[in-house]
Amino acid sequence: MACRFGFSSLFHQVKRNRPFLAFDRIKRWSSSSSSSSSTVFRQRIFDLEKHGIGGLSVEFADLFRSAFATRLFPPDMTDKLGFKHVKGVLLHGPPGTGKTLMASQVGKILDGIEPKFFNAYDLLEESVTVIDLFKDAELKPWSSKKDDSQLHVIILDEIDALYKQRGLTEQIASRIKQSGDDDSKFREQICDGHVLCVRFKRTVSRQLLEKMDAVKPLNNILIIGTTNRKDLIDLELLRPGRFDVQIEISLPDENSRLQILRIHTKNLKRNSFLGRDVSLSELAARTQNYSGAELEAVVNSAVSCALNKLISLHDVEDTERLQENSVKVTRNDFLNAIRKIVPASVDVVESLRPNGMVQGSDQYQEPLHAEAIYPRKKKKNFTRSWIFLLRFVSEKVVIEVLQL
Ligand SMILES: Nc1ncnc2c1ncn2[C@@H]1O[C@H](COP(=O)(O)OP(=O)(O)OP(=O)(O)O)[C@@H](O)[C@H]1O
Repeated sequence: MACRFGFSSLFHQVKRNRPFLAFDRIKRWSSSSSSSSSTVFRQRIFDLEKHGIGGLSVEFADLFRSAFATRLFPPDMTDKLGFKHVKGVLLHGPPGTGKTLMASQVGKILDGIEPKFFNAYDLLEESVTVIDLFKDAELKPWSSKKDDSQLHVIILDEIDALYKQRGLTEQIASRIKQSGDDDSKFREQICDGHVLCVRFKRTVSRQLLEKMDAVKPLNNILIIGTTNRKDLIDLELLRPGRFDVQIEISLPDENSRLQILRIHTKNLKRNSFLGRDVSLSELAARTQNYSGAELEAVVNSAVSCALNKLISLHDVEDTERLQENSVKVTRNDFLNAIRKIVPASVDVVESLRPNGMVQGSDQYQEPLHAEAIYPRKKKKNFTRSWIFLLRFVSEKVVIEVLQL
């Protein structure tokens, strides 16, 4: 049955190395008339790299499998089954790994209405309201068409701004209030303002959850939230029926980095600005722990290096005489850029180091590395084997005695 809808082939074809998604049969299955049979995906083969997305084919496949596969089944069948489609997907992972990029490209894959894009701060700053988010999906004729209406995808970037765990901000406010007594009136005012903001935020986030719960009969809404702080998000948001599908977008592996570098050097290559000595595979190997955004920054920085060289060669006033074809971004420019741009993940580890959280100060390093861990483990095993041997021998002795 699954083959009929083409999703089994989607699961098998998607490998991290492949920069495309393939949908075998893209028509929504119809049990009655052909009129309700509509396509879900725009193309049979969707080339992610062509759309500027590197190394996220597995995550995309996950997203489509969990959020869209069930929408290929006829609505009356899902109705009979009492099946509820996924209403919320949370994309989470380190900053700059392409969560927003991925969410914004969903519309290009789907054959439907362009997704609406919002930032959670838009809601907090009151430039949009929760009602605005759902307005289109609730408008006729969609609401009257129920399951046959096209899917409305709402993207809510930085959703953690709305759903940070409740206690956190209030605890901070009360702690500020209690600390010290100078300027206490001013401090109190700040804290009260802060608490008011928190209350407003809670009202907005409640409204959104209520809307999500209320859209049940429409079944034509999917909210994609993105965050790089899933650890701070209130569990009520992740409850089943809300954002119950969570997809992690992690740092790219070597192959994904190669795809991302190819994407961001495409123009350089097309216009012959890329030096012959540049090997993207080598750069991909050298950029472990770099996010997609950081790889883009490396390319930018390499270009800026190449341009700076030209400016220093010519008179600054004489830039008009610069020939376009004299611009070459070389391997050295890329290596300089890699040296300059330190990946944030490494930066975080480095920032912890002086506080002793990673390596510890000198006096603790020695026992931690050499003595403390390994021999203790060894001793434990040694003791354990003695206990085991003694137990074995004593059991043998008891058996022998009993047999006597
Ligand atoms: N996988 C990728 N393929 C190609 N480009 C990427 C990729 N990931 C990131 N980039 C580049 O980095 C830019 C920033 O990425 P994006 O905003 O999607 O990251 P994010 O994960 O949403 O970050 P944050 O959590 O900080 O919002 C993108 O516009 C794109 O140019």
